[in-house]
Amino acid sequence: MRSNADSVWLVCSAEEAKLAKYRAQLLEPDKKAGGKGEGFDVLKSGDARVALIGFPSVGKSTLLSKVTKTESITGAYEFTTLTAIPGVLEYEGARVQLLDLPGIVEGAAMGRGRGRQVVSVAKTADVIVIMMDATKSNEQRRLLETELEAVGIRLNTKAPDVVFRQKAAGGINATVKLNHIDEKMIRSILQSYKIHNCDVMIREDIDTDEFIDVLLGTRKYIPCLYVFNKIDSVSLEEVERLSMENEGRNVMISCELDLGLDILLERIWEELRLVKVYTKRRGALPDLSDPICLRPGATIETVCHSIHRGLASHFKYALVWGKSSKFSPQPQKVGITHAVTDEDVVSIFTK
Ligand SMILES: Nc1nc2c(ncn2[C@@H]2O[C@H](COP(=O)(O)OP(=O)(O)OP(=O)(O)O)[C@@H](O)[C@H]2O)c(=O)[nH]1
Ligand SMILES: [K+]
Ligand SMILES: [Mg+2]
Repeated sequence: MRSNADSVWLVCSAEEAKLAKYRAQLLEPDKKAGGKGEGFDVLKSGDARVALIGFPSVGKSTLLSKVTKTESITGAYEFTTLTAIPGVLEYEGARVQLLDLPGIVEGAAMGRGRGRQVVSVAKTADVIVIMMDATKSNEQRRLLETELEAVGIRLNTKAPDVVFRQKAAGGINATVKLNHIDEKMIRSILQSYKIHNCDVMIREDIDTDEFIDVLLGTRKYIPCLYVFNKIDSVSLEEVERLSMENEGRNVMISCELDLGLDILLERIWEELRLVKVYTKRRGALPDLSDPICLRPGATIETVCHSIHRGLASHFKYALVWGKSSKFSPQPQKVGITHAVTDEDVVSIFTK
């Protein structure tokens, strides 16, 4: 019979072995763990998702532990974090999921280690925070961007203004004014994807590649902030120099000294561009304590869905007060496709 001491030792070593294996997977290609490009299994929750992407040990877990109630283990060694750790940022009545992720290394998107899983999770984010170590070279940024681009993420660019409407019949109708691609080309691309009936409206001067991107829907256009941590360890001149670069997208912080964290949260909030809407019942004052937080582009229909599932099917009309009312400060009577803006007050009327 095995002694107690022995089994304790066995348990520890099995645990250690598992951790060592995970660590190795972060660096080595592994078909099972990272090859297929599946993300980590973390349910989306809250009003939006922000993903922390960076090389090992730049301070991602330290940041999560500082700004949310979740404790993510930190350490002076690489690959302390082995999976996705969600925390919640509470900001102006919104609840935003902040995801701490394992560090990635060059070649991550090609399946090097679990990097592929990490960048796949980034693809589901509403805002990406690329985190860097201010004491290291700025080369970090380009490498990280390359990894994200390799899985189809386009940082800080808007999706081209193209509208497709597939139909049962009627052929291809294209409304385009382009320099880099003509109507004939558009027809032949659509036909090569076996689309024979569709209306296309292109309101921007795009090229062939961009057209295919939109057609396949494979690209994700995600805003990104570049956060330099550990500014306690670099000179003031260096901090100033970095903060001037990159059109206001560089944010300088020190998790250790609690520097710049408020500014970072404010900048994340700006990039999320969440639309806060208050609901109001007939004859009552609007409920200002409990806003509905919606993604950019929200309409009255989105408001209905977030109140309850069946509401849209009983919708008759809505009244809106606020910037989206063309009679502001008076309310406007609107239909279900009306786009709402931040701070609108909405009353829904049903059949
Ligand atoms: N000087 C300094 N050190 C910091 C700061 N923030 C974090 N660190 C240290 O950096 C090391 C790495 O921090 P982590 O939070 O574990 O880094 P990580 O990016 O989560 O690392 P992985 O999970 O391994 O990818 C730890 O030793 C932290 O104490 C900071 O603002 N200044
Ligand atoms: K670490
Ligand atoms: Mg970590």
